[in-house]
Amino acid sequence: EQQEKWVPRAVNMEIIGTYAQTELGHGTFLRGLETTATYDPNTEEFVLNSPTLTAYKWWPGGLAHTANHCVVVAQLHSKGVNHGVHPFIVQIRDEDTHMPLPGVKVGEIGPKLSFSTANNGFLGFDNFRVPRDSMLMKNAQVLKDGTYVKSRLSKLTYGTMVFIRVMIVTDMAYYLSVGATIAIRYSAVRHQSKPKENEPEPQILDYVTQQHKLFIALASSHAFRVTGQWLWTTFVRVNKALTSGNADTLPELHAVACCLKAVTTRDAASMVEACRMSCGGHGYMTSSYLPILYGITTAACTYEGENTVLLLQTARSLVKAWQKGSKGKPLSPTEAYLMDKSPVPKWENTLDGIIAGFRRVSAGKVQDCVSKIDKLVKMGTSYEDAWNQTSVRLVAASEAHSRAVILATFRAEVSRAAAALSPPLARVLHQLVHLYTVYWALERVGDLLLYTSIAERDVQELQQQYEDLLQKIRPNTVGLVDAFDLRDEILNSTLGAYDGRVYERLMEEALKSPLNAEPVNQSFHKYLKPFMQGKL
Ligand SMILES: CCCCCCCC(=O)SCCNC(=O)CCNC(=O)[C@H](O)C(C)(C)COP(=O)(O)OP(=O)(O)OC[C@H]1O[C@@H](n2cnc3c(N)ncnc32)[C@H](O)[C@@H]1OP(=O)(O)O
Ligand SMILES: Cc1cc2nc3c(=O)[nH]c(=O)nc-3n(C[C@H](O)[C@H](O)[C@H](O)COP(=O)(O)OP(=O)(O)OC[C@H]3O[C@@H](n4cnc5c(N)ncnc54)[C@H](O)[C@@H]3O)c2cc1C
Repeated sequence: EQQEKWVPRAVNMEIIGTYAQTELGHGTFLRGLETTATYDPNTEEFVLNSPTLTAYKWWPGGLAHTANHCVVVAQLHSKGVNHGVHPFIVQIRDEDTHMPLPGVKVGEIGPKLSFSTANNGFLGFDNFRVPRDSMLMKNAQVLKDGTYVKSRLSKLTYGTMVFIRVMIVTDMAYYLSVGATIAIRYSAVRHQSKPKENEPEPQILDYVTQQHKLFIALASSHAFRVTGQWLWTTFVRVNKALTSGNADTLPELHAVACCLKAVTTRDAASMVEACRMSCGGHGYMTSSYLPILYGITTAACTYEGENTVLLLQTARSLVKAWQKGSKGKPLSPTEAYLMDKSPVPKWENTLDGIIAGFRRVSAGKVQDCVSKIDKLVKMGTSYEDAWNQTSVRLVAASEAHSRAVILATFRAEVSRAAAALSPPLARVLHQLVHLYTVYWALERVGDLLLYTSIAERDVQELQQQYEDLLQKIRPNTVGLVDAFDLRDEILNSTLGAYDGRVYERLMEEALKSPLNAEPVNQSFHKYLKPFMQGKL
């Protein structure tokens, strides 16, 4: 009924909404949110209130001037009992005048690192009354007399966040395709230095260091697209089960969505930054779009669950799985490898060998965390303090788990799809899978040395494999980014346009600057000249 009331209006843009959960004082710890929604059975309304400054909603995108409604997450009070955080759909502005409604204080939070077009806002309530059916009652309800009906699963309140985290993995694949396209096309156009005196300056794309900076971004875009598709299919399956009341697979989805969101956003931000730096000074131009793209990707490390916090959520699941598995209980498919108690096999420099190696690293790290926590607790430390003292290792275990999931998914999905592809295309995609896998083996060689039987000669061989792959991929690099088929209007970049007219575009953009409107800027007469004449 509520969906019938609100969904059509949202779909045809009669109402423009945002998700107002984060407050000035709390973004991570949701149970600490301060906005209250107190039920008044006499009028069958909820009274929304922001009791403190830190209770003000802060950050929601579009809240400052665009949204006229929002989903507000507030502590629900009824009959004197606080039932915890629940979502409410609330009109905050008049639908004709767009004026904030009485009792609503709303505004813009100010300049940010990027997303300058999203008017992120603040929102405070001063005993603002909304009808009872503002409470989104799919999971929990409040009856007319104020009786609270518990949700069959309290965690469903957090469902929106799982959905967005699942989508973010695919978002990162897209952002990396943009960054790789801009930087690789520019690297094909840019000629610089003279390693061979009697030859023209080479394309910077022929420097192996440039390939090392850029090809992993290209491979990661495909890895995250494929992993994002797998995660979405998992989400749809779990959601279908939830609709029929079965929540058994929700914890696994939550755990894998947390670590994949954290790892893909961190990788995307650092790889987009590498794309920017690989374009030298021109990569620092706003007109290249790379600084804006960095601002967008680095924000994703914070929003929808700060990365460390999410990695610790997955670590919580891995530790629980280890304890469950140790009692012989079955584990979820993504965590089942934790119980592989077989002896560490002879290292193999193959994709399967590396993937198995990352699983060993993750299992070994989880086991180390459990041992450290157990040891601290036995010495009288509280579990919470033992957890905190082990948390650096717990984050590392989560990352290793996430990498094992991405490596295995990327390899399996490309192998499955390859059968339907032309041999040359299949070969190039396999090269990207191979590059991605060997790149991360070399990045985490310390962990592999600790938890697997990899030897020095294996590492030397992997390094050579990696460099051979850079050489093999080089001839197809521009074709691979062209295959993303990103229009110039979408790339919005002087460096990444399809026609490669980089220098003309840089100059065209520069001349659009208002500072080039006249040969002598007014600042000369107002400040420089008086200063030079000692009059300032
Ligand atoms: C293009 C730009 C788009 C930008 C969009 C950005 C929009 C936003 O940022 S919206 C705001 C996003 N905010 C967040 O993500 C907040 C993150 N914080 C949280 O999710 C929670 O506070 C959290 C999980 C860290 C801790 O919550 P808390 O209630 O203390 O949970 P915790 O005690 O750790 O766990 C309780 C149980 O709930 C489970 N759980 C927690 N979250 C979830 C979830 N989302 N789904 C399912 N289960 C969950 C835990 O696994 C745990 O289960 P168990 O007890 O069986 O182990
Ligand atoms: C661009 C952008 C858009 C956003 N859009 C929205 C939106 O539309 N709607 C909305 O509701 N919110 C939005 N947010 C807010 C966002 O969800 C929060 O900023 C995010 O959840 C992090 O919470 P916080 O800012 O309180 O950081 P904090 O949680 O205060 O984090 C600060 C530091 O504390 C650490 N920390 C916190 N808790 C723990 C812990 N338990 N263990 C270890 N370390 C911990 C974190 O790791 C971090 O290093 C947006 C944010 C940004 C940047």
